[in-house]
Amino acid sequence: MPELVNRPTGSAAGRSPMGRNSTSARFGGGDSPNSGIPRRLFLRGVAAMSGVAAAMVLAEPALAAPGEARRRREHDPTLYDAIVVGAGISGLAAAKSLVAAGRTVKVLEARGRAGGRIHNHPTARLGLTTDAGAEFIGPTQNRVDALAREYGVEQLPTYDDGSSVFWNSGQRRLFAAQPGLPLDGGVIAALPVVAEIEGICAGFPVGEPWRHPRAAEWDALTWRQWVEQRTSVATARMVLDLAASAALSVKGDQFSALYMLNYVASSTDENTGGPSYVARLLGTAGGAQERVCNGGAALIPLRMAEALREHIVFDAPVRAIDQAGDHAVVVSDAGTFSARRVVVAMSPAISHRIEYIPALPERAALCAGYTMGRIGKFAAVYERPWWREKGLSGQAFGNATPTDVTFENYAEGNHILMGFVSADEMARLDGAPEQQVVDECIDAFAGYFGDEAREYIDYSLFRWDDEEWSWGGPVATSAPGVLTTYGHALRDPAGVVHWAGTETSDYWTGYMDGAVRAGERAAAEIVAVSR
Ligand SMILES: Cc1cc2nc3c(=O)[nH]c(=O)nc-3n(C[C@H](O)[C@H](O)[C@H](O)COP(=O)(O)OP(=O)(O)OC[C@H]3O[C@@H](n4cnc5c(N)ncnc54)[C@H](O)[C@@H]3O)c2cc1C
Repeated sequence: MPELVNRPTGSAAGRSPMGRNSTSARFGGGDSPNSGIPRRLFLRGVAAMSGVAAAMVLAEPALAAPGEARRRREHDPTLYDAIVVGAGISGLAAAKSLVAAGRTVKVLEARGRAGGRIHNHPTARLGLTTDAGAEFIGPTQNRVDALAREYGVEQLPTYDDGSSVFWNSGQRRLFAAQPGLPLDGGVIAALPVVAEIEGICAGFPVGEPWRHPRAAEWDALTWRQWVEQRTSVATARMVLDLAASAALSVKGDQFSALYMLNYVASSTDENTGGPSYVARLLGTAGGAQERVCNGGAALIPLRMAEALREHIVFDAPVRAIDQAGDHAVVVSDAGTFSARRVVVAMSPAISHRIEYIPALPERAALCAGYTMGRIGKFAAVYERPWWREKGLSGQAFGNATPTDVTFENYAEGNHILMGFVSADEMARLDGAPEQQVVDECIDAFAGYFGDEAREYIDYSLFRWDDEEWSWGGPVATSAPGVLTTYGHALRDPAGVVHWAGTETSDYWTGYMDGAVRAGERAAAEIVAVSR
């Protein structure tokens, strides 16, 4: 498992993208041996060698494999039309559009794989494919749907028959998976609030929440405070908190109400609108969880990356972007590249681990106000779908721990229950022994569906918080006050640097579809200024 060196809760030193002070001292004086690169960037390129700390940088030359140090100092002399930083589905969508528009493109990806938060992860024993990250696609998610079709990725309906489980503080209630709402008294008390949200979403300035007439009022509140102003019923509050945290993997007291209202309003496309934003966001049939991909959603970015393979450099974490005159010099561990335009295609919560020269104070302030959700996915494999035999859908939600939302999953014809480990529970279990997490998740499944859950034959566990190049998931949320103060810096280009990543999307922000839209929008910005 990768070492967790850069979690937002870590020390300031731990979050530094490179130990440049010590490195500058080490290499101070004398000329850069690579005459093609400005000296300050050469220093940063060397600093980028380890990517963790100056002390390690100093030790690096002795540790490097033969040829490795030389490779890392490489300077690609080409002036590209665009460099895309990040080969998640957003960066890939940007690169695809730019290549299609005839632009020269390089994609620099930190990991040794494409897909970012979309990842096929094998089960522990049998090596079955499971979706460790994004998996569901639903109506109005037209851009990712189009890519799935283009790359021949079959979509299958999420199993949605029988009864689902609503868990409220130890009490288990069954309700019909369709339409999917437990009509418990407390839940009914939440419906007027849901109706108010629906009203707000109609006509909402999607993607630009700071333009809403009540933006200042709502951005001053957390989601939980906003809900508490509207209902005093404990179950209604719990359900509305859970609705948010199930989608975002952050508790309702940790993000702005304005952020959440924009997130709900964005769960559509340009042509569809409301009503039913909330149902579309949270629902299975007719909602964002409607379909899964045969073979895993990661087939989409993997096939995109295969088509773009000559353009992608893997194991190339970008450490610095220097806007020198009318172009940018991008320093990565795999070398230094130059381009007329750059697309940074990742969450704002991690995009400011890159050093920008000159500094971008507004964008830095925006990014400091964004935090990744904390999330993991657990999947248990069974010999037969025993929950179906009991008339259960395999879906559960409520306030049980550690998995608060479950679904039946599909993988190569096997029978799988999948549970999200979210927010504070994931934080508690980030560093726990794997078997402890497995046992706790199985206990939760047994509570939801029955003791047959204990007879699993295989499992998969993936903890996104421990991923150095994600810092969590599924999406970054903004704290109160951030969007109304710095929201414009989310998408406004900074010189020749453009911003993509799902968090910068208008529609379906936080989803694969939003990521594709954001990448295509950033590419269109570049094409528009470089005809
Ligand atoms: C557990 C989980 C479940 C989810 N479920 C769904 C779902 O069912 N449906 C859905 O639509 N969405 C879902 N999502 C959200 C979805 O995965 C994201 O919205 C989408 O994948 C974001 O894509 P992106 O390209 O914007 O960002 P990312 O996928 O994060 O891509 C960013 C890329 O940049 C790279 N990178 C980071 N830093 C650097 C650097 N310094 N230099 C170079 N490269 C760098 C990363 O390695 C990564 O490849 C889920 C996410 C998670 C984690």
